[in-house]
Amino acid sequence: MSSATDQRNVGVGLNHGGATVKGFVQKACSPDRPLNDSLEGELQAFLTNEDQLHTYDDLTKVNPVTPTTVLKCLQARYSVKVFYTNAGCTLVALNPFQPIPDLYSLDVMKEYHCAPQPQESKPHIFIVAEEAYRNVQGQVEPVNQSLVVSGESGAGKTWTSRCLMKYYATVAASSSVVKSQGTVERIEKRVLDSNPIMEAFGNACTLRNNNSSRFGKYIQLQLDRCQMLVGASVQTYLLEKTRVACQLANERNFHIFYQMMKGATEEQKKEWMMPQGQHFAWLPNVEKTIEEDCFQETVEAMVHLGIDTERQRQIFRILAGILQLGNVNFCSSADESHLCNLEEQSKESMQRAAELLLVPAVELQSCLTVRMLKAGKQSVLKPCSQAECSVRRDCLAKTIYAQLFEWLVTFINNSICADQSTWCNFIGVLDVYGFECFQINNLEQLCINYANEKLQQHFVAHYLRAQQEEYVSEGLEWSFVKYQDNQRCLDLLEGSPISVFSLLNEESRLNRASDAQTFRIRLEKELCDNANISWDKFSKEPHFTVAHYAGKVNYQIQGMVEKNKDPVPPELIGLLQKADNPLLQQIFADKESDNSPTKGLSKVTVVSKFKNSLESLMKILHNTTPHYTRCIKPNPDCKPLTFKKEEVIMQLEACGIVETIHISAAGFPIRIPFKSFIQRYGLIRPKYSKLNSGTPSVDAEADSVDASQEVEELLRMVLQYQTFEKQSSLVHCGRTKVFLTQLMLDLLEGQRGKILSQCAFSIQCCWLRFQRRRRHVRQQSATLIQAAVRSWLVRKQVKRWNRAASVIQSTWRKWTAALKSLAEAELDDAKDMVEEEEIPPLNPVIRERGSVQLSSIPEPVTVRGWPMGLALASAPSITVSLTATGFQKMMSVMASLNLPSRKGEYKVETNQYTQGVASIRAQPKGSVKLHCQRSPLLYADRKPGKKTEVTGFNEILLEKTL
Ligand SMILES: Nc1ncnc2c1ncn2[C@@H]1O[C@H](COP(=O)(O)OP(=O)(O)OP(=O)(O)O)[C@@H](O)[C@H]1O
Repeated sequence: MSSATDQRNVGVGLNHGGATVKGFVQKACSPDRPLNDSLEGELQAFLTNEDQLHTYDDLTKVNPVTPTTVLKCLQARYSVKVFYTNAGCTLVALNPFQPIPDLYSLDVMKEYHCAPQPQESKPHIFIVAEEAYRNVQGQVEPVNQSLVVSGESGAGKTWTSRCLMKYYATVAASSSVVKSQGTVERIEKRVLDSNPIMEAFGNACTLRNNNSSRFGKYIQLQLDRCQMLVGASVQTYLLEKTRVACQLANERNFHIFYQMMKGATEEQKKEWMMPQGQHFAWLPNVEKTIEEDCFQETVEAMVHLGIDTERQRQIFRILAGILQLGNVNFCSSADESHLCNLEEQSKESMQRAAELLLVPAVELQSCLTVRMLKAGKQSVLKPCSQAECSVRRDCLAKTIYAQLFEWLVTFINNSICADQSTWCNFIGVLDVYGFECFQINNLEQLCINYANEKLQQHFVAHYLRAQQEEYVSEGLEWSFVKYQDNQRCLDLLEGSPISVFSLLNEESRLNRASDAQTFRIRLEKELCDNANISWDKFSKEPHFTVAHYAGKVNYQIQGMVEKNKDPVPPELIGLLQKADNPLLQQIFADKESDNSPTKGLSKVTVVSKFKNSLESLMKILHNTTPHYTRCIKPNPDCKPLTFKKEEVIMQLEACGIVETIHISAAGFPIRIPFKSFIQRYGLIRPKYSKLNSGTPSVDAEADSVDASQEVEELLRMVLQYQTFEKQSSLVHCGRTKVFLTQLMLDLLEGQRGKILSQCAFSIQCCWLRFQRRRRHVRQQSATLIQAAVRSWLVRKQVKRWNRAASVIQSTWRKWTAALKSLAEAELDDAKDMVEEEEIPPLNPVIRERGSVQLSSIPEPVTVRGWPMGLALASAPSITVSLTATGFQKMMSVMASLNLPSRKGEYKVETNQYTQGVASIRAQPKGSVKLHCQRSPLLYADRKPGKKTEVTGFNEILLEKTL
């Protein structure tokens, strides 16, 4: 490691544990110390037990903690195919460089998700994921979480980020669906589908990694109140756009170009003017096939995210246009006043590029070969030199690609981002490009390594420095552990007023031709005081060397200032704005050249833009609870299951893993102020929290003492079954805060959860009881109401019936009386008429089913004679041949009398065949008997009525036979 790296060593020494603060003993630690005899002995003793080395799940249990013991343990675990190891607050992930079956399966996810104490399971990236997820539920400030995945290029950061996203997409899967451009998808699927698109457009095959991310990303997974994934957003950092037009030997361009070449159909290739076997200058190593060359997967992901076929066509045409631009070369011009012509074989490529981008070919060529100079309000056109033409061509391609990438990221965000009101917490996953050190390094590597420095600083500041400083201020006995602070390196790069970046920006903003050698001299003069920068005096190439936390890197100065300016000629922007390709129009609609030479000192340089975006990232990280995962690349050749000690030890040292283990072994990563602690865990005690009573004491110190006593009491309750040593290794009370290990936090959360579920159970019981009672009361009331209504209805009905009955009775009585009197009157009249030889009026016969009582008939009626039927029916036996007999006779009697012929209800008797019907009896309730003495009944089918005239009826005798 660089000697220039600042070695913070505040009170180096050992704390062998005896410190007892408020009843809890701080765990003994064994930080770095000179390798004396006893340590050498310990080391030997530890290493002789080789068979056991792979069993160390947590490197804090290794004793002594030295780079060698840590390395040996990791190697032993790697050899038995165990790839994850805890190193205190960080997780070390070794890259197996081959898929391991069942290491990331659904069952494994569920196992970790459902584990009551995931920390007690075997180390895994899913434990980190689950811890963060539970922290969000725990609501201990800061609630939002960040998963920082770091490591060098090819160490497995992107893989790990993908695993984390898959984990959350599984365990936090919600039922929410999103719609866009006519497609409806589950949100988790969309979030996962953003990966293949971004990797296709932002990753490339490099010397160190076949799938190297050429941009940084911070993915924010948005969770709702129920901890369900409802959306996500992606923030990207500095795409390495120079790769579009310039690739190092044995490296490739972005994956998407190769995917198009290899995966498109013949028809598509025809449309994109990419005939089989055509050579593209910007597609080197096309013969190398890697698993990321999967066009179909990218297209499917595009469809799922809502990029329709037409949009895809526009995107691929633009990409094909860029490839054609790469084949455009210029001849040198005769002199400065002449335009550079195209090389003969480039003319077709220029034509094709123009066709694919849908811009006029003449204008495209003129934009690439003629520069517009502004002098005040006047503009002058000046032919470009051959080199300038090439730069402008590259610039056009880079600008288009970078803007297309930006558009894609915005599209993805629109497609997966949830409405602000629907989510309340988030878990962020940070995957930035790893530390890079090539033979030739330029501005891209400077930015990438600067980003890694910033992340390391965050780790140092958050974990190594702040944590130790806090132990001291909180009154814990603590001996500082040495750690490498990269602050001086950061001061060198970004400090104020003078730093590499400030000088670079100054040089870029001054509108003068940049000379690499002059700039090197400037750097040397201004920054010679900083031990992190050096120069090789004998090197011919102007350069500077920076001692990063991960190693020294030589940066070439040539071209750096120009790259920092990143000028885009306004003519190019104007041309793209006029393009007939709707996507190009949209992308460049409101763009103006940021870095036009006219902007002077206000110019936004690459470095200043990148610095600003990293600053905002750091702000997010500071406001979230970080979880670190250190990915380690076990060999430089990406060979499966090959462990190179030298390679690994360099990475372990670079990320300060040994110091981290020391501090973690002795420290308590979770710190919660007393008040928050009591607020959250006070319910564990039956009669809890004076602080919660809401009467703040005037004396803050007394308050703090009270709170600390209360906290201690509470902790004692939770830890009552633990040994004293165990207690002290789990928790510690400071002056204002409680210091906890993750295990203790889980214990507390477990207790809290238990009590909450008891409370929930009680509430549920009460609620159920209340509901039961309410239901019972309601039922009773309903019964009462029903009974009342029914009795009212019955009473009403009975009243109606009574009224009806009395009406019927009185009518009946009236009618029977009328009939009776009529009958009597008829009988009287008949007698009189017999005497006087006159035909009496006919009395109508009553047709009634029940028994009929004919009583007195008040008015006399006229009897006229017999109806024909009756006359025939009652004809003498001598006329039998002419009339009916037996049953027929009876039927005709009944028909004549209009009596219903119902079987069994009436009985008709003819007792005097010579005289006619003798009687008709209703059965069984009663019968009507009609007695005819001398003549058949005339008009016997008539109803009795006041106005009826009855004649011809000699004698009717009606009697009630009940
Ligand atoms: N856990 C794993 N299991 C199997 N293979 C893995 C694992 N992690 C990484 N790899 C392999 O290592 C390769 C490199 O990993 P990855 O792309 O994640 O590296 P990186 O750290 O993101 O690199 P860069 O910084 O260049 O983007 C992957 O393509 C994959 O083949």
